[in-house]
Amino acid sequence: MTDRSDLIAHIKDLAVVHGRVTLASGKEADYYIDMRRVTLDGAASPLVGRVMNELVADLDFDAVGGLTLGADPVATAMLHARAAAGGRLDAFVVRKSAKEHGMQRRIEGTDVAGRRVLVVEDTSTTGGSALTAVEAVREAGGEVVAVAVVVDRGTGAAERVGDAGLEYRYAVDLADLGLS
Ligand SMILES: O=P(O)(O)OC[C@H]1O[C@H](OP(=O)(O)OP(=O)(O)O)[C@H](O)[C@@H]1O
Ligand SMILES: O=C(O)c1cc(=O)[nH]c(=O)[nH]1
Repeated sequence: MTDRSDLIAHIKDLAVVHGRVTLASGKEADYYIDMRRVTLDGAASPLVGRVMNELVADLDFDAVGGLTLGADPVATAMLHARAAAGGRLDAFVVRKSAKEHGMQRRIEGTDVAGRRVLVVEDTSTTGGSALTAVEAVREAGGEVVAVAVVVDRGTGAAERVGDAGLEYRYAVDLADLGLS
């Protein structure tokens, strides 16, 4: 079994929920992929880190993050996988709105200014959440090299991220999960 096939098995087992749901975009769907059940699972999280690092191994970046909450465990899994392989990757979290006390930051964690950054997501439907993170990173002076997601739902995220001039990659699609 490869890391990717093992990850797909975990997603099918833990995350795919059939039933009518309302998504972040307000759209309706017949299934939900509850990726937090995977990205916060002790066996699956290391797979997420390795599979996602492999997906973007040819890209040059040294910081990774995205819009909280779905992106957070993906970014930290990548950080830990890179460290386990003897490398270094810093992570950041884009808040949905700037914190109103303390340091009043929109982006927590490593400073992205002047750095090459990968924006990640656990799953993308419209790509709106990923693009919100892209905008926040750009406002903070970071250069986004690409958007990478664990599961792509095949519902326009690739096109929308592409229209924003960015490369879009995903590790797993609906066919992999038997949902297409
Ligand atoms: O591509 P999109 O149309 O933006 O949809 C995907 C987003 O929806 C989910 O998060 P959600 O908004 O439910 O919030 P959460 O991460 O805080 O749980 C998921 O983690 C993505 O961030
Ligand atoms: O579009 C979403 O909100 C969404 C879809 C999905 O399958 N999983 C998820 O966490 N969010």
